[in-house]
Amino acid sequence: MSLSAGVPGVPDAAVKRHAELSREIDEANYRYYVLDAPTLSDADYDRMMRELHELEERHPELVTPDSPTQRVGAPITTDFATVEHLERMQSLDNAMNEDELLGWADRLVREGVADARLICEPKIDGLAVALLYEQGRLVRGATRGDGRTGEDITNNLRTIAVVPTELTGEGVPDLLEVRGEVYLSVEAFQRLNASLVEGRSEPFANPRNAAAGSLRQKDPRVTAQRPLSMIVHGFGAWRGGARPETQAEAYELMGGWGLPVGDLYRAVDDIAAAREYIAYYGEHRHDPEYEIDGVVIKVDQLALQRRLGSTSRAPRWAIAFKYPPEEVNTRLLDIKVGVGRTGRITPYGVMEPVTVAGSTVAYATLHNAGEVRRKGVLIGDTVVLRKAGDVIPEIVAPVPAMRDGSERAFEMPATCPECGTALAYEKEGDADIRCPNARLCPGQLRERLFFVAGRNALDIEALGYVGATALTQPLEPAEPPVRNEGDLFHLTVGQLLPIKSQVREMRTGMPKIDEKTGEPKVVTFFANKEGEPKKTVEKLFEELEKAKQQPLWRVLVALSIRHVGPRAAQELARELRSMDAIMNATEEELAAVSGVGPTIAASIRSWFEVDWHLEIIQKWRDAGVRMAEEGADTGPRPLDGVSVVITGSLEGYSRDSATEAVQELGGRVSGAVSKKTSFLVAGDSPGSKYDKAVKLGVPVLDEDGFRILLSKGPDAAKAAIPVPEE
Ligand SMILES: NC(=O)c1ccc[n+]([C@@H]2O[C@H](COP(=O)([O-])OP(=O)(O)OC[C@H]3O[C@@H](n4cnc5c(N)ncnc54)[C@H](O)[C@@H]3O)[C@@H](O)[C@H]2O)c1
Ligand SMILES: [Zn+2]
Repeated sequence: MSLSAGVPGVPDAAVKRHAELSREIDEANYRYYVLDAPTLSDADYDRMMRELHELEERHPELVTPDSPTQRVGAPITTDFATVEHLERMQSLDNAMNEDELLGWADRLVREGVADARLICEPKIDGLAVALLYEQGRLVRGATRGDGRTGEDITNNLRTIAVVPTELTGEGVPDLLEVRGEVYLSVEAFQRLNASLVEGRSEPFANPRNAAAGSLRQKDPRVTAQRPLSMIVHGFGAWRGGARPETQAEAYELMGGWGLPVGDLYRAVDDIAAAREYIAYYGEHRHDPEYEIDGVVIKVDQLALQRRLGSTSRAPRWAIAFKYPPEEVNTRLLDIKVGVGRTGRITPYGVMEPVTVAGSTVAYATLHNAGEVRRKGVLIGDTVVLRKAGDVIPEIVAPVPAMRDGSERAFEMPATCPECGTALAYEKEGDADIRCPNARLCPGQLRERLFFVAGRNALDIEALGYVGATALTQPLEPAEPPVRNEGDLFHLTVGQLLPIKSQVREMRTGMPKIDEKTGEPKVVTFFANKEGEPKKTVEKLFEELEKAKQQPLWRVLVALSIRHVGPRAAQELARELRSMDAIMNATEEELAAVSGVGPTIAASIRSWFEVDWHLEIIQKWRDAGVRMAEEGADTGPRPLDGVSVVITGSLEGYSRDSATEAVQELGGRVSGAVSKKTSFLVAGDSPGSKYDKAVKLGVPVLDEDGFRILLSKGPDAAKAAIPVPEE
């Protein structure tokens, strides 16, 4: 073979690496396009492809027509009949960053196309198909295949609800080759995987592969059960009928004939506007129901598209801007469990550390034992790990093809990882198993204390996860200064200074490892090297003083009563007005509070029956923590019976402070506009709530009107609403 003979002018090492990469990419293509079961992540695949491109740039002699860089998809080797596309289906060139995008725009100009308008579209991560319509009737549907020849999947495509079997309306062409992306929504993907695992079939790695696997079923009845959808993003042969001049016009025409055209595309004037579109979807990547892995920018004018033409692989008139990958493959080394503030035991994956979306991930959540089962992951599996935005890293699916038989199933431990108490279900049929040792379990206490300081509760900025760990489970001294939440407001500087503590990983409670020593990380959190208090100490005491003045509802939330979140706490504080009233209320009285209901009422009642819970209340009361609404029972309640919805951003108020201001005057703040809403307070850029209020005739106040409502009451506020001029 030519390999052993070498390639003249190219170093042997480069020839060898080129052959190796080509082989691996071919293999990956086969697994991805034919089996719908990749073993590589897209990120790893793209990296190999990049390396191959770079090799070929340095040594153009290596470029042959069968190099993976010159081809589309994979050769067809399936059970489906093959069909020839009328016009080639291509791939897209990628831009991985702004420079590459601008490089593409410059090339357009160099090719003599200076007046291009651009059309921007989400890059849907599904699979490309072609639908052939003759005289408006769907006669054939095919996969992209290698671009020239695809698989005949007409009957499968017919099962997709949004695919019309007949085009109707004015100007339907005699012949039309429609191209689009078939996809499965993220939600449908998760449901499908869970049902596959239950039926002992292998789950799919991601929605794209699930869509491809579902569509390429030999039996269309299986396809019909999968909620596939499709969005049109192009066309091939187009004979007769109406003639569009731009891509956007083509979409409008096709949409008019009943084809599923997306509604997120935008035609823009220049590359600067296209960059804004890219930035927008970078921030809103998860708004659409389908996965997107980038944005496609196309020259809008069809005449210019024709002038630019294409390479063997991709059109020159389009470019795919790719967002950074959110998924990588790594090994699941172990599954451990952590304990939450209400004793709930949560399994999490210990991963071989990988970098994804800019950070190193070593742990991933698995929510509960049911989730581990539904996902079908085994300890030792190679798994698809996903880190999207600020969301906690998550295990999506195993890669079953990588198993070697040494993997084992997760078993829920019998005892609490932090205190050794036997775990138990609270009631039969519960999804979550718990550590019942609420009082003394150091893990639960740490999590509760961290929660007390959190934004939804008393908002004590100086007390984070490390501080909560230090106060509840120090290495030294033996006795922790905080044995339960009651101690928090009775701390002394003398107690804090000697504390040495481990640093733990938030959400799992796992000790963090010092990268230099390989040992668990230990800190003196409150004292400096000389043993004097750090700045944190002063700050902590200042903030504890402030925390005592927080409104009653925040105090209620801070107690970690199960099911009592900010909403329920606000309603309780508004209606019952003091801790004593809540403590003394019967279950029926509690359940009668709006937004409270029987489950929460029962939970509150049983919380107040526990001795050490009452001690917490007593200790907080002694320390001066607020135990009643301001002006409870005495002050006037000018907003009694007034319900307010707040939308948009106000200049002088945060959402919380606006809510509190209304509640302190006896008013009620709710989330949705209804006929019963007294006022909508609309700040800058209000959304659909504004439209709804106008429709229902609910009076709308601007920020000035809101101030009048607070200072002079509802009648004055209504009177101050400007009357629109006739
Ligand atoms: N993990 C693996 O082992 C493996 C193997 C092979 C391929 N891949 C993945 O597939 C990619 C290559 O696939 P490709 O050749 O289909 O290229 P591509 O997915 O990068 O881009 C081309 C495709 O984008 C699709 N598309 C989505 N929205 C579109 C829109 N609005 N307009 C036009 N087209 C749109 C079309 O189907 C088109 O064929 C790789 O970058 C990699 O991410 C992964
Ligand atoms: Zn425990």
